[in-house]
Amino acid sequence: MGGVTEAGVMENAEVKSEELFRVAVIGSGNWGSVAAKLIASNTVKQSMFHDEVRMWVFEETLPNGRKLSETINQENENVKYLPGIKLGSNVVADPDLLNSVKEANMLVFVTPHQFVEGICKRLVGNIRPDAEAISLIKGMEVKTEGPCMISKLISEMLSVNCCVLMGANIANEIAVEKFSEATIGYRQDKEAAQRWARLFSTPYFLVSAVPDVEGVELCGTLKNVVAIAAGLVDGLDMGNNTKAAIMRIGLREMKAFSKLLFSSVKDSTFFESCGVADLITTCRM
Ligand SMILES: NC(=O)c1ccc[n+]([C@@H]2O[C@H](COP(=O)([O-])OP(=O)(O)OC[C@H]3O[C@@H](n4cnc5c(N)ncnc54)[C@H](O)[C@@H]3O)[C@@H](O)[C@H]2O)c1
Ligand SMILES: O=P(O)(O)OC[C@H](O)CO
Repeated sequence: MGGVTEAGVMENAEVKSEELFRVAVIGSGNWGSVAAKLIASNTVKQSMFHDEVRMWVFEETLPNGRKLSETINQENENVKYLPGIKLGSNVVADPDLLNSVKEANMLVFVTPHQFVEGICKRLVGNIRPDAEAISLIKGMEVKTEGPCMISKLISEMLSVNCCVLMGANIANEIAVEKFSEATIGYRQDKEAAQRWARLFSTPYFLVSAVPDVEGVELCGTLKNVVAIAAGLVDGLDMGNNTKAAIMRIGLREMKAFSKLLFSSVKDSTFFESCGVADLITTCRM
């Protein structure tokens, strides 16, 4: 028998294996590994998801001569990017990009932004037709035609719906299960956003969704510009009042700049975790 959960998503105890949502995490750095851990803790508990979480690893040889992906699978730990944290036995590290996505219909992009275009080029024609994506990536591509958001790049290159997830999310803190919040930005598909929220939410990682992809993504990107100014204030020992002023004025400028780029951006987004909270966290780091 099926039912509708609090998040408004169909729960069905008897879903056939091929109907389950299958997740691939594309990226296995510090945040990618924590994202895989969060997701894996949910896929084992929620019947709508297949337990296994495939995590694509950009293969590296460790100083001891072992391959990173093999070590992750043997020790259930990303010894290079997230040492000391078990990922969950249902996380499978896979150095083959196309193999890691071939069965997945939920693609989580979490690499440094400069690698996304190359990754998407390799994925074209090699993902499931029903795949949807979410980007956890901070930053944007600046092309001769102007700035291009990473979610747009993914969505246009792969013809998929792409949400974003941003917030005051220092990966190492979430890895040890310290409480934090995050914001999902979605375009029209609220049901997809709720599914992503279910995939990521835990008692220590509270996820909410707002219909403002560009606003959420620009918050995650532009806060780093303000953080540079905050760092200068620290370096010059200018004091807390000056730093608070930089953060307040910076937030106002983030909002003005975002609205200049996309008139659809909502004021309220700047009060979500992706906005003021990530700005505070980043300026204090
Ligand atoms: N670390 C955090 O606390 C945090 C929090 C929120 C968001 N983010 C965002 O998440 C994204 C990923 O950051 P991270 O901290 O996980 O990265 P990281 O710096 O820990 O790791 C870098 C990753 O890039 C991979 N890599 C290196 N060369 C590559 C190549 N040529 N092609 C593909 N991959 C390659 C490395 O193997 C590694 O997995 C970034 O956009 C970052 O802004 C990070
Ligand atoms: O440094 P970034 O841009 O990867 O962002 C890190 C998180 O936003 C910290 O909250």
